[in-house]
Amino acid sequence: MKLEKSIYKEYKSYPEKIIQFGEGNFLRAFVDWKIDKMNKEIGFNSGVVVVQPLDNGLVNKLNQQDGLYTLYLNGIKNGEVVTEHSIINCIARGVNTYTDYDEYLKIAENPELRFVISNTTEAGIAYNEEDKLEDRPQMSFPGKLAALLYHRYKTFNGDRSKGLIFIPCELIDKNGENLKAILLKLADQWKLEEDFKAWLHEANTFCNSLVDRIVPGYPKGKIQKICQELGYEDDLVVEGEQFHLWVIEGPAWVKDEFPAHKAGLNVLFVEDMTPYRIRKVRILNGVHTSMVPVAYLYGLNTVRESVEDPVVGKFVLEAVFQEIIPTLDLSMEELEKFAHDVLDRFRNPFIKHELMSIALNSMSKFETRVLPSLLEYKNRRGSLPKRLVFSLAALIAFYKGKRNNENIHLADDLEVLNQYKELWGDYDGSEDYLVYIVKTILSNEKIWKMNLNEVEGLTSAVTKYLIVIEKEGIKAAIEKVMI
Ligand SMILES: NC(=O)c1ccc[n+]([C@@H]2O[C@H](COP(=O)([O-])OP(=O)(O)OC[C@H]3O[C@@H](n4cnc5c(N)ncnc54)[C@H](O)[C@@H]3O)[C@@H](O)[C@H]2O)c1
Ligand SMILES: O=P(O)(O)OC[C@@H](O)[C@@H](O)[C@H](O)[C@H](O)CO
Repeated sequence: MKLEKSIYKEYKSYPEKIIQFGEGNFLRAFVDWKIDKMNKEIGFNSGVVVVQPLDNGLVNKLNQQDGLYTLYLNGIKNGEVVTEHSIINCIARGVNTYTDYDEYLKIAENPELRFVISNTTEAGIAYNEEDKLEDRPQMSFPGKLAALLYHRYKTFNGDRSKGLIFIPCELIDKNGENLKAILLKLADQWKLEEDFKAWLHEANTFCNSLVDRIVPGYPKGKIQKICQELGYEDDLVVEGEQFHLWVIEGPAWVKDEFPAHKAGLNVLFVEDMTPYRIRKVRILNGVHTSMVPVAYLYGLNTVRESVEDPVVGKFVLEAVFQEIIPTLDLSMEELEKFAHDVLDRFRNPFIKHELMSIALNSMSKFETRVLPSLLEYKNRRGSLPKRLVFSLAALIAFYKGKRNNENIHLADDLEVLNQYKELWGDYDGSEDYLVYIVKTILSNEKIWKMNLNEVEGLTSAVTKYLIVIEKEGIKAAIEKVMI
C-alpha cells in the first residue's frame, strides 16, 4: 500500500499561496514541516506548489503520493531524547518545468499566491547569461523565476498589490538580495519594460534568511524496516534532527503575514542576520567541512563516529575552540555555548550523517566556510592555525580519490575534479611533485578568490602536512599536528 490521500484520513487540501523552488530533503524536512505545523495549529491555510528546478527530481514521486510524505525527527527536545514521525500534508502538487512549462507559468496567474521559497543549493542563485525569456524552461533558477514574475506582472497589468514575499533558504550570504539583483539583471538583459523593474522593487519584498537543521535525508539503510512499521510504502521518507532555527531578515510586517512564532516555531525575524550567519557557517558548517577530509581519510564514515573518536574528536574540538571561535567577534560565552550545542547535535545517536554527503563540493565549501577562519586567525595572531591548515592538506589528499585501496566517490565541479585528476594522475611519488600540487591548487583563484600562495607560510605548511599524509599516512600525520 502506497502513501496517498486515500489512506490518510486527515488529508486536507489548502489554497496554493506558496511557490517553492526545490523539492529536496532539506525543504521538506524544514520549511514544509513548518508550514504544515502552521496550517494544523494556527490556521495558516496555505498550500505549497513545488517546482522542480532541475530536469531530474522528485516531483513525479511527490505527485504519485498526493504531495504526502513521512518526516522523522530524532534528537533531543527540551532535554529529552525524542524520536517522532508525522505525515506532512501542505504540498498541493509538484510541477516539472521541463515537461509542464505552461502549467508552471500558470502558477503566476493565481491572485492568492503570496510567498516564494527556495533552496536550490549554493549553486542555484546564479546568473546565467544564456537564459532567455522565450526559453521553456530557462536553465537557471533565477531565469525561471524571472519569467514567472514577468508573466505575473503582465497578467495583473503591473498591479502593485500582486507582489510576492521571497524567503530564499540557500546558504549564501544575503540570499534574497542576491536573488533580486540577478532578477533585475535578467530584466535588463531581456529588455523588459522599466515598469516591470519598478514593480519588482515596489511590489515585492526580498528577505534574506538563514536556516539551520541537520537533515541527513532519505534513510536508505533502514527504509524497509521503516515502511514495515508504518504499514505503507513511502518513497519520500525524510529524516532530520529535532533542532531547528530559521532567521529571517526583512521588514517587521513580514512576521504578521508569516506568523510562524505563533505555532511555537523557532523562527526569528531580525533586522540584521549577519551575526547568526557568521556563527553558524563558521562553526557548524566550518567544523563539518574541515572535519570531513581528515575523518574520512582516517577511516571514519559518519559525523557522530568522528566527534566521538578519541583522536579525530580531539582534533575537531581543538579546531573549533582554538582556531575558529577566536576569529569571531560575538560574545565568547554565546559562541562557546553554540559550539558545545553543535557538538552535541553531531553526537545525536539517531542521526547517521554520512561524511560523504557533506563532502559534496568540498572545495567551494572550504572557501566559504573554513578559509575565512584560517585567514582571520593569521590576521589576528600572526601565525597559521595548524589544524585548519592540516585540514586543507587533507582536502588535497582527499581529492586524490583513494582511501587506502578504496575509491572515494568525489563529487564536485567538473573543472575541480579534472584539475585534481590531472595533478594526481602525474604524481611520481616525489616530494617536489607534492610541492607542485600544493602550489597549483593554492593558486586557483577561481576557487579561493585569491592566490593562497601569497599567504605567508601557507604553501610550505600545507606541503609539510601533505608530505606526511602521503608518506606516513593520515594517522601518523594527525598525531604530528596534535602535539
Ligand atoms: N541537508 C541538510 O542538513 C541541510 C541543512 C541546512 C541547509 N542545507 C542546504 O540545503 C541545500 C539542499 O540540501 P538538501 O539536503 O535538500 O539536498 P537535496 O539534494 O535533497 O536537494 C537539492 C535541491 O536543489 C536543487 N538543485 C541542485 N542544484 C541546483 C542548481 N544548480 N540549480 C537549481 N536547483 C538545484 C535540486 O533540484 C533539489 O531540489 C544544501 O546545499 C545546503 O546548503 C542542507
Ligand atoms: O548541506 P550542505 O552540503 O551545504 O552542507 C553540509 C552540512 O554542513 C549542512 O547540511 C549542515 O548539516 C546544515 O547546514 C545544518 O543546518
